[in-house]
Amino acid sequence: MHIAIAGNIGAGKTTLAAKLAQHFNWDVHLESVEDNPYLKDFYNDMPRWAFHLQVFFLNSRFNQTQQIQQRTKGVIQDRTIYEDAHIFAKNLRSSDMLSERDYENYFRLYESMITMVQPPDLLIYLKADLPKLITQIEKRNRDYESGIRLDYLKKLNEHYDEWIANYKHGKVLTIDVNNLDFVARPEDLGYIINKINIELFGLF
Ligand SMILES: Nc1ncnc2c1ncn2[C@@H]1O[C@H](COP(=O)(O)OP(=O)(O)O)[C@@H](O)[C@H]1O
Ligand SMILES: Nc1ncnc2c1ncn2[C@H]1C[C@H](O)[C@@H](COP(=O)(O)O)O1
Repeated sequence: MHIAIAGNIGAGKTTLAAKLAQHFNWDVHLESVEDNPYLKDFYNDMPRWAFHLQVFFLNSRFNQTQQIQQRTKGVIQDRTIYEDAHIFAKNLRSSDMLSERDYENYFRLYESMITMVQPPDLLIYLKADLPKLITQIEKRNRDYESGIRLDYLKKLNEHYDEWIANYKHGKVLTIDVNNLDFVARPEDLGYIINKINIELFGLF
């Protein structure tokens, strides 16, 4: 079984991934953040580092999907390769922070890779409005994210809404997390686990 968790920056993907992995006794595959050689530079100067960062994430996410495809037990994945291309790279292009030439080059590489990627059995989309994202980004307190602009998060949310409405790779569970606190309230975590059980195993 392979569950992937999608959602904007600060939506709660990593936190939920850890909790689900513990509940189901499955492995968790996180994204490359602390060891990412471009992320800090990217936040200081997006047009300068956009292409480098996208190629780094694409390669690291592709390697992760190859590992997941060889799994021997259930796995929870924190963010998908689809989001790199259809959310982040697309947004950088539409904001003119990635040139048409670099975007085309990137997207052709993505299309070659995606033929070798198996979709998750279930995609969980954590949907959060800006106030929730901002509160949680502040709570996490990564120094290089302190200057994230509101309109950057807003545009990413718009890309997420469009992408999820057109997602055709398999089952999707959209969870509105605006009023959920699965850190402090076990019943909120139980609510999500219950929905997963229904979606994947037909259990009530
Ligand atoms: N539903 C939630 N309720 C309360 N706090 C949350 C919730 N989801 C995430 N958090 C907190 O918000 C911060 C960011 O969450 P994180 O899981 O790192 O988000 P993401 O991986 O989507 O960027 C963390 O400090 C986490 O503990
Ligand atoms: N493909 C990406 N392009 C730009 N930035 C990205 C991409 N994937 C992840 N990120 C950033 C967003 C956050 O600052 C960190 C970690 O993501 P998070 O949603 O907090 O788990 O990397």
